[in-house]
Amino acid sequence: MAGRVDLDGNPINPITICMIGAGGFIGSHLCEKLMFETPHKVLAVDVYSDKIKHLLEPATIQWADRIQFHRINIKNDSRLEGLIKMADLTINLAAICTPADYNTRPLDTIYSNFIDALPVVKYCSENGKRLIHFSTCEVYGKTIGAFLPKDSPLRQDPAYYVLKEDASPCIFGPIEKQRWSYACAKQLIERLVYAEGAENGLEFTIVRPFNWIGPRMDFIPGIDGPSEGVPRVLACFSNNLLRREPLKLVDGGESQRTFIYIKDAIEAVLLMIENPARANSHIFNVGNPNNEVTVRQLAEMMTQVYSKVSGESSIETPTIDVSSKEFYGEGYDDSDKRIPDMTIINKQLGWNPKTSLWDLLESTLTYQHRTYAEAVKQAMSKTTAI
Ligand SMILES: NC(=O)c1ccc[n+]([C@@H]2O[C@H](COP(=O)([O-])OP(=O)(O)OC[C@H]3O[C@@H](n4cnc5c(N)ncnc54)[C@H](O)[C@@H]3O)[C@@H](O)[C@H]2O)c1
Ligand SMILES: O=c1ccn([C@@H]2O[C@H](COP(=O)(O)OP(=O)(O)O[C@H]3OC[C@](O)(CO)[C@H]3O)[C@@H](O)[C@H]2O)c(=O)[nH]1
Repeated sequence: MAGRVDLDGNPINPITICMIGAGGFIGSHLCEKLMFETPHKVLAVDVYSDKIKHLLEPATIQWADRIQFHRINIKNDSRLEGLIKMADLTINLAAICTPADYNTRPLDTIYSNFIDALPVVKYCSENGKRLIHFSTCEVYGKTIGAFLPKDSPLRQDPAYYVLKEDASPCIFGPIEKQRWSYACAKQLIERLVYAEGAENGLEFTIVRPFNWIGPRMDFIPGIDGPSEGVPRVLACFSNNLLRREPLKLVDGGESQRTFIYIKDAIEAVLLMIENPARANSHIFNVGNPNNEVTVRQLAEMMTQVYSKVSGESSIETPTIDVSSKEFYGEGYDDSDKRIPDMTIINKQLGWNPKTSLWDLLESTLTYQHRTYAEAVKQAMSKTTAI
């Protein structure tokens, strides 16, 4: 850790970070990175701590003085401003960010992603503190290409689908498609953060993650989350594989995504933390444009990889089709394709993702199998016995 320097060769001084949403998927990996590889301190704020308990237990005394957990719901807790004042930098990760909630709990989604983030922006701005705010690739919504005829040659032209922070429009569906409640709330909070920067000098960075995946993402229904809960696709498909049931392809599994390994993405966030002069006032896409698949291809690859890491053969019918109405309910809609343009993050931070989709699925599904296979078997045998 000694002698660490930033991208311009200047020494990196230890700082205190107020991390809101530190107990979630991304927060847990960021806390690990900061504890294992840097001298920085973390004030970890969340309502849950299960995913970072290995960093908080007395056995990990090595960094006991560098991480403190504060069980706080930022909706209604006056301690928040004090923590932001104590820190040099605030990172806000807190949000409802599972698509199954966007159309079924649109009010909670809008409050969580816009209203609850307002005081965080305000306290940072008023107290002259730097803010890294987590937005989403969903602010781009649908691509321009999605509105072209299916056989239009323009659909092959990157100008119609590659998503650029400073050029691409944000294209959402109609209001009755409540799926877009999340994207719209995230877009408005981005605009507010940007305006605080422009009018009041807030030092900010906005991160737009493109489908970061890896261990500890969401939950396995009925094991460490509600039986009827619908997590994001990695956990949905992991759950199906663990239970030896077909993977459900929503509306034919035709939508396309680029997936990035959480550990690659966290490298990018650490560069932002430690290079404020290069990261401030920027919006960054963080994704892996080389890892594009349709959801159907993702299902096929996960089936193959899971078979390899578990030693179990795959089932006879590995996938089934399901309509979005059946799976998510009324008001669901989808982003067709998400390829991040990497020009800005490359220029400012020299960062590039490294891990292929196959490799990241291999390490992630090894983790899923080791963590959940036995618990799923037991839960299933109990259900059959009843
Ligand atoms: N994982 C991705 O690929 C991805 C993609 C796009 C955007 N994002 C954004 O990144 C951020 C983190 O995502 P994640 O995948 O880690 O999600 P996550 O759900 O695992 O983590 C969010 C954390 O915030 C906490 N939280 C929510 N509301 C809170 C409140 N009122 N008070 C205190 N804590 C609260 C939750 O308990 C949870 O631990 C979110 O803002 C999300 O919109 C993530
Ligand atoms: O069992 C399933 C679950 C999902 N799908 C389809 O997979 C696509 C991806 O779904 P998911 O990862 O759940 O979410 P999205 O990519 O649509 O949205 C996320 O992107 C970033 C973020 O902001 C935070 O993570 C969030 O909004 C999708 O097409 C589903 O329909 C499936 O076929 N089967």
